[in-house]
Amino acid sequence: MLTSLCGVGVLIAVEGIDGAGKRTLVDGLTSRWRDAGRRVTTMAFPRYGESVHADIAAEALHGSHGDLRSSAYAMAMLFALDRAGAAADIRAALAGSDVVLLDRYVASNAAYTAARCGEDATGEAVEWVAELEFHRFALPVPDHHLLIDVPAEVAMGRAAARGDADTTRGRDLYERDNTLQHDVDAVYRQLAQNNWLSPWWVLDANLAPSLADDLLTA
Ligand SMILES: Nc1ncnc2c1ncn2[C@@H]1O[C@H](COP(=O)(O)OP(=O)(O)O)[C@@H](O)[C@H]1O
Ligand SMILES: Cc1cn([C@H]2C[C@H](O)[C@@H](COP(=O)(O)OP(=O)(O)O)O2)c(=O)[nH]c1=O
Repeated sequence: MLTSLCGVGVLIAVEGIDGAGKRTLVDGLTSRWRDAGRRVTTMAFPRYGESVHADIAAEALHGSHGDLRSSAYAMAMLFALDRAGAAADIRAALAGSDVVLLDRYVASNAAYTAARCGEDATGEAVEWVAELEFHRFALPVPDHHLLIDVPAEVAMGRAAARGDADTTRGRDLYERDNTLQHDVDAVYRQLAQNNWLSPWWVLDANLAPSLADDLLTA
């Protein structure tokens, strides 16, 4: 069962490229599991408005801060520092919940940094992210990863439509880069195939009720 014997909740990271449907899946799982009586806590990364590192990363991806965005490792460091600042909150959430659902987590940094560096899931960037975030920053390793299986074209179309419909969510540099999105998608699929750090589930964002139940009993 998802509730562990020692009373610490299960940590689940939802991953996928921009527009894949992560927030939609997190919302669907949360309401389903809460209806089933589970205590569910959700968190989303980057923590815009809460973390100066997350805000600077977003500003850089929208054209500010000179050439900061041109460094894949500098951008990844900002996202990692955002998470490092949330480590205590994640641990507290785990202590008080059956499930902690994260909308993006360390695997986002692994996939985007590797893709930006032209590497695959076995390259130096993925290793560096794991060492930095799980060892140096001592962030908890997820018990499960959920990867949303959606064609990159579909996800990119949704991200574009969202940007057009909502001027406060104009697409950033990563969302406008179709090649990057394809490369990130490929790295994510390798991470899933290799069960990077924990079991990975590859799911449709149209959450099948049976799958949510399977996850609950996994
Ligand atoms: N399965 C789906 N079918 C159609 N549209 C979807 C689906 N999942 C998400 N969307 C829509 O696509 C957009 C991106 O979804 P969202 O969950 O915000 O993605 P992400 O968090 O991965 O960027 C939103 O406008 C959402 O309503
Ligand atoms: C959390 C995180 C995001 N990213 C990237 C993925 C996205 O392209 C971008 C912004 O995150 P995203 O979750 O897509 O935010 P938004 O609400 O602005 O769409 O940052 C990383 O490269 N590393 C990370 O650790």
